[in-house]
Amino acid sequence: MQKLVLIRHGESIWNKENRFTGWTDVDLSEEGYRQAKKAGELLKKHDYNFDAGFTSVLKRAIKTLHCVLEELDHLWIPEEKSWRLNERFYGALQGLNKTETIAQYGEEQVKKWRRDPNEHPPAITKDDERYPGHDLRYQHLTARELPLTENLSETMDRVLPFWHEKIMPTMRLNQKVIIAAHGNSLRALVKYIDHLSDEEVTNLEIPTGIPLVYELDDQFNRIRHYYLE
Ligand SMILES: O=C(O)[C@H](O)COP(=O)(O)O
Repeated sequence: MQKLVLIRHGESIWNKENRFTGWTDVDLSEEGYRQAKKAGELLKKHDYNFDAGFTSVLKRAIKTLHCVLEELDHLWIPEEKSWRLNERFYGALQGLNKTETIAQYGEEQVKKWRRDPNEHPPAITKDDERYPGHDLRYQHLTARELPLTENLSETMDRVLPFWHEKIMPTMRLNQKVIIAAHGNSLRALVKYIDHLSDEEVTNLEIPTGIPLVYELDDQFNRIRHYYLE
């Protein structure tokens, strides 16, 4: 049996302001730092330690990982950052207030944009300043990989190669892994690990800053999962 720990970054400044964030590189709020530190304390209390960390290229997830590792005195472990673990790219919704968006487009439409795995939020165009092609950190991506909008199924399509090519091989070496990522990149991963249907994943919400432990068998099938208390 192997344990895998997933953690959604602590509350970000835009979570607090209730704005769609996606690939916008927003920092943790004070509460977010507090949540991340608390997650580290909790893992320490339960005697967790890790051999490898994986995270996105967005500071709210990176800093969450670092706060956790700091508490464990584990800042030295190898960590790999990948755009594949980024939050879902929320297209033209990025930056908008969620309540105002509901007032403008209606609750049903916004719920679809947020939770229907096959619904695309409105796309940006390549001349939009939010286009990731303008950002140095994404310069190695192909035009096809650079999103203009993304639904959960597409997020899953870019998360899973990283799971199969980087995370699983690390766990196969019996290394203990922690993944610090985002609400929707983790929903994509959980959908895959737990074999959730589209309908089931619609109702899945992952809270910020609470370690989610997966116990996996030798084939990486889920035995059970739980939030650490
Ligand atoms: O990108 C965002 O706005 C959030 O991190 C996730 O938002 P959601 O819960 O609206 O999908």
